[in-house]
Amino acid sequence: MAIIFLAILTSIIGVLSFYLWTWSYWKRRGIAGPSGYPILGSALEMLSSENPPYLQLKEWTKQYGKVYGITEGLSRTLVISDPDLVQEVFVKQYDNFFGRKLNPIQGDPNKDKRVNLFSSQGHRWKRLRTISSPTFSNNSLRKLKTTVEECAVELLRHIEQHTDGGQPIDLLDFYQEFTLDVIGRIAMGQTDSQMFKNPLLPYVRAVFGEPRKGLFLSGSLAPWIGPILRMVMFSLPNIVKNPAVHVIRHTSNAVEQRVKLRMADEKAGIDPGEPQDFIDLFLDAKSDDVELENNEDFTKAGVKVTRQLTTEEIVGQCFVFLIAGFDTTALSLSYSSFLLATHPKVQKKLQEEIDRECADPEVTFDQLSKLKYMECVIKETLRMYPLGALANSRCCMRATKIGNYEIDEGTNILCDTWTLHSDKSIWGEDAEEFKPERWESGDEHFYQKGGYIPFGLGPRQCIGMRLAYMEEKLLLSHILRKYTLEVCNKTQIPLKLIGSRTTQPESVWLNLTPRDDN
Ligand code: HEM
Repeated sequence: MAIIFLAILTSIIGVLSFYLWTWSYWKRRGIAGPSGYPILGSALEMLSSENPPYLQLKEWTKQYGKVYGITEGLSRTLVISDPDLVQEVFVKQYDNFFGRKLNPIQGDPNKDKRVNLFSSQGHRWKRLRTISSPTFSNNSLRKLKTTVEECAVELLRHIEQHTDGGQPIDLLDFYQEFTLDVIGRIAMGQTDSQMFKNPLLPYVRAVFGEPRKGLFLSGSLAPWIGPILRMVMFSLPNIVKNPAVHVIRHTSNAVEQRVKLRMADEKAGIDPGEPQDFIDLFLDAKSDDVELENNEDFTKAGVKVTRQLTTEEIVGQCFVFLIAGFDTTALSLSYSSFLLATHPKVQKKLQEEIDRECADPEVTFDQLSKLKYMECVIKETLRMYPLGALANSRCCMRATKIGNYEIDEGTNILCDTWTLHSDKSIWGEDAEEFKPERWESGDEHFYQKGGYIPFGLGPRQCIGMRLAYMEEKLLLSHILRKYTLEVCNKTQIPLKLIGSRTTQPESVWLNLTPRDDN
């Protein structure tokens, strides 16, 4: 009996020591940082929606400087906001940092059958990126423009209805309806508009809402149970409810239906036509289109590299495009609208540009590239509100050194993008001000490389960046031709920011006053 008791006690002490050893990792290395709670480290702070983690990182940077360490359970992360180090990790030493900071609950990037572009790494990432890239090429976007514009016109119809009689509206809600409609139609085979009646909307919203703390904490504290929890969530969706699982199942149904439809057409001898959406594009992606480099740096033992996408992988890609495309672009539009309403002179200058360049009812693809000031407004908005900051992370895949810091394999690097984007040594004394003009000279070298990263940097930079720009330019030009955005008594000034994965304004209530000069 005493021996059993002793064995249990020794095991408990062993496990506790292991956790405490990890918790003290940065202290032992002489790197400052918030220690948080024993064992948990800063895991709770990084999961708070009310006190968003990116703002917390900014506070810690003020306290500990441009390089500091945090732990979250067994995960250890170096937080950086020095442009040279950012450049080093994201570009120069990409071969040593080709993974992302992931919670095990998000799946194993080397084994998960449904691995997506965002969480994959090494050869798997390279293959997915190569297959997905043509989807976002100029040619492809030119074709998608018509659908995006149809969605913009449809949203205008709803705006007109809801603002009738001078009612203010929460533009965040409207932009979410817009971006979900766009991505549903270009990625998922949705044939007509689902605005204000889309049953998927509450689920995709919930993916970015209050984080499931228990789930993420379990992943940080006991990485090995991540795959088990995922299996339970997917096998018992009605008992263990999770919005992401619901969205994945929805995506899976859409892909399976398309596969069946195409097989039925093949049997009937019908030739495949133009790809309808991303599902078709991925189903059509053939091995010959994909050139794989035999790059040892990306090789992971035990990873089988097949060249054609499996149905599971197509589900993974469509899911990530749906999720990433929905939230980020709606937020960026919301912040731009808020900044325009609070800076009437900027708005007026933008309206003049739109009136000049886009006089006809339809805005053409080529006209979009003439909206130079609009580009400055969007860039400046994303400087002030880098809403996707937490995606700017990497995982060290091979021990190395960045600057004066030795980095162990398995250590995560996370950019404090909010600090970087308001650093006076990069942007000047007016860093806190909204000044689209700072981008007007076209000479963007006034900021250091690695100093502006709303879409990340290097080979893993956001693949949807140009689609996002196109959506925003099209919608804003349609809205601002017709309306002037004005603050109302419901507008939060300053905006209250929430969210744990992306930075969201709680609401963006504005008046849309019809322009009498048009
Ligand atoms: C304003 C809108 C957007 C912002 C601010 C944004 C931001 C970001 C950021 C910061 C990253 C990380 C980049 C890195 O690690 O270097 C990223 C990656 C990614 N984004 Fe976006 N994004 C936006 C729109 C979109 C859209 C519209 C899509 C797709 C439809 C998309 C899909 C992705 C994907 C798949 C990745 C992972 C890329 C990879 O690892 O290869 N994003 N995004």
